[in-house]
Amino acid sequence: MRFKLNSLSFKTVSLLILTSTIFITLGYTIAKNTFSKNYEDVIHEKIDIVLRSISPQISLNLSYGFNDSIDEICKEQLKNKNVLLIKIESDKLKQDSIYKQHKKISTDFSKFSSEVNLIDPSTSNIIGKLTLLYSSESYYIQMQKFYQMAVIGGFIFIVSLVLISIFLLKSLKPLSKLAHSMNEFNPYEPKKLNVKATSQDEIGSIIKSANIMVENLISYIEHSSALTQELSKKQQHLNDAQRIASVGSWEYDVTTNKLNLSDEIYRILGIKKKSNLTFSSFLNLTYKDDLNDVLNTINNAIEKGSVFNIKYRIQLHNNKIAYVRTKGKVRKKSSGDIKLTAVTVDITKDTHNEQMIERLAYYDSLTNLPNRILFKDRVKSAISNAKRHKNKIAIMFLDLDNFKIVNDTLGHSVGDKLLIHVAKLLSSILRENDTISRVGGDEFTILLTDIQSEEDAQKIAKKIFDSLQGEHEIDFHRLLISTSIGIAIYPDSALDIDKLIRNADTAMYEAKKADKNNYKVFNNKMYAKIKNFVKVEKDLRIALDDEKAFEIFYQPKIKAQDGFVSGCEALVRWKHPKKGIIYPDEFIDIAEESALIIPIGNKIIEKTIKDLSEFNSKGYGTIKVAINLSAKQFTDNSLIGTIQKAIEKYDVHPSQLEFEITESISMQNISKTLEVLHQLKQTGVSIAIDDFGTGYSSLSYLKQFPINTLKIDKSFVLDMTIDNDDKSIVNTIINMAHTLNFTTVAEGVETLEHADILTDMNCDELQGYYYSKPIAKDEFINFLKTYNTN
Ligand SMILES: Nc1nc2c(ncn2[C@@H]2O[C@@H]3COP(=O)(O)O[C@H]4[C@@H](O)[C@H](n5cnc6c(=O)[nH]c(N)nc65)O[C@@H]4COP(=O)(O)O[C@H]3[C@H]2O)c(=O)[nH]1
Repeated sequence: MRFKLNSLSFKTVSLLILTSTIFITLGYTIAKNTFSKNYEDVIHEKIDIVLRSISPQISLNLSYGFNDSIDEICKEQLKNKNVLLIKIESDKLKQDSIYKQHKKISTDFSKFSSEVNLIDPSTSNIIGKLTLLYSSESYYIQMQKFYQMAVIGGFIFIVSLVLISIFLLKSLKPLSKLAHSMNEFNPYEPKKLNVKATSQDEIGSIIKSANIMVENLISYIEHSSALTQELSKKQQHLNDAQRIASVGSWEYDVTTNKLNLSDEIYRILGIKKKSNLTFSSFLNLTYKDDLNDVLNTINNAIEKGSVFNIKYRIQLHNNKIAYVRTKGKVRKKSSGDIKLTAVTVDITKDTHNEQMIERLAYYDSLTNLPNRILFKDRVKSAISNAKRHKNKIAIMFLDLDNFKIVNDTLGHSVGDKLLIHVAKLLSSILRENDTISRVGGDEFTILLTDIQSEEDAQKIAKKIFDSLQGEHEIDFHRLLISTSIGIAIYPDSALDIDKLIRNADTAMYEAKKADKNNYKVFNNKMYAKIKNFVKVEKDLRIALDDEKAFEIFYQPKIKAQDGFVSGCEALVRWKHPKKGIIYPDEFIDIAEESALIIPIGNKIIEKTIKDLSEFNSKGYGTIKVAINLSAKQFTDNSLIGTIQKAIEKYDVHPSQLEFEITESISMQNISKTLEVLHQLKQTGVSIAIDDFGTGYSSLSYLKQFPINTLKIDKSFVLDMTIDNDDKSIVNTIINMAHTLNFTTVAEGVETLEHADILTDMNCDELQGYYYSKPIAKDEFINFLKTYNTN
């Protein structure tokens, strides 16, 4: 058995030996001293008895001088072999009398001696001194016996001590085994103790209890390890769920300044998992512009003990920004402890999607400028600001002049780049507070906030013109850009958003009409125009239900070579119930803008073809009637069907019909124009380009168009006699038309001179007041009758 200095066995045995030794030594010393003292007392008593018995006799004999009697007494005493010596000293003796045993007295045994004074019985005077030396042999014999007993006792004690120690060691051995076994106990691999109780005593009970305790501990460990496993599974699930949902959780103890973060939080924050992240360093990861908001929200919640919910940005290490939403709760205990529990959700993807949706919803994808919705929103807040500060704002409406031509001739890609270029130019001119928006193909609106007067807006308009001046290189094309700008001022022009924008739009139209590359500020005249627009539109809608509201007038066309009527142009007249006859210039544009031109145009087509069948029935089957088509009608997919139906219904020959489209319609959307023209052509009708010379026709496209006739605009014809340029333009048009195999019709022939010049120029047909104004159907039939006869 190995002893350890701090083992219980060692301590117990050592204590036992120590205490036993102390007790035994103490007992021995006390017993020895007591025994020795007692025996010494016995001997002294014996000596006293002897002295007391002989001293009176010796005193008496001495006083009388009976020395012999003294001898006798002393010798008698020496018979007791323990009386070793008797000595009498007295002045009455010549010398001291000493009586001693014959044998030599060992000094070892001369331990005890005693003396008494000899007193004269009659005088009571001390007459001498009697000394007795008594043998200590018996004392030593007794003491030897005592030592023997002590040795035997000591031996018995040591044997008992050894036996007790063995017993103790044996009894304590299971305890040390138990201790060893318990030391070996590993909670991660719990095993039962390898110690059994071999006795029924307290140690046995301890071992039993320890075994029970360890068994309980094992089942507790097994239970808690099952719980731990379950917990770690749940933790794993929670981590997985947090990762999938991009939700991290955290808890902050304000009192102890301890912060606990879930794994997902580290991922969201883009930092490595480290335990020493403090709450302030956690908050400092917030994007600097959002930090104050976050701190205010959290401090506010801590103060009130309330919930908090805030969306903010995190500055990631890779210079990217993450968007998060943190929802949390502050718990304040009565003890004063404050805890924040919160979840932080990574909403970066959602935010980017929202931003993208917002971009799509509020921004023009081509130019990245705000779209109409956002623009209106900005105007709305600008109006309320202006109202508060009694300021003015200006709305500008910009339309690029001839953008369609660029788009159609150079392609959409160049058109798109031109729009982007213009957007950038405009953005560079305007202040940050101003908003530019693209609201349509080539239409831009601008909001100028905080202006003092109309002049401020005009200055900006001039700046825009300046910036657009000169050539702009787009995709290796050198383009000239011009724009028309309409300006509406709040509160002068209108008080609400839609009216303001509409007024700016109206002013822009006025600018375009007046002279391109020009601006106009909305004024009351324009307002009157709008009022008129609304009124006319309203009346047109009513007129649509009245079969007689629209009447077709016909203006004859004369063949220049032989003077015969070749046909006529159908020109609509609106018979207003109150205003009487209204001319097309007063309502066609309005009908076009309000899309009423489609039902009105269909009525005109139907009525004209019906009239044509009447002309035919009256014997004028050789004439050709030209019908005007507006831009909106050209986009109507049912147009061809309507024409065909009318042709069939009134049984006219399609070759008797010609459709006039203006140059600007034909150039608006070349591919659509081509498609409709071909469809029209297939029905058997012919096609004329009206008002030729006023628009921007591309000759290369004209060549592709299936057209038959070019109608020279009356402005050239009318000025032909006073302006040689116009004359040569007319001449050029006629020659070019003939080169392209088109016939030519000159409009605005008001005089014989016009007719002669045009005839000389080989113009094919002539139309104008010189021959006839547009006249009603019956009048026209009459004209046909009389003109040809004359
Ligand atoms: N100063 C002058 N004017 C002359 C002379 N000869 C004819 N005019 C006028 O010139 C216009 C010719 O028609 P337009 O160029 O097609 O121009 C037409 C045409 O673009 C449009 N329009 C007329 N009727 C219709 C229609 O039924 N449908 C469509 N879509 N547009 C129509 O309205 C425009 C104006 O028509 P109107 O007022 O009828 O005016 C007619 C006619 O009255 C002349 O010698 N001197």
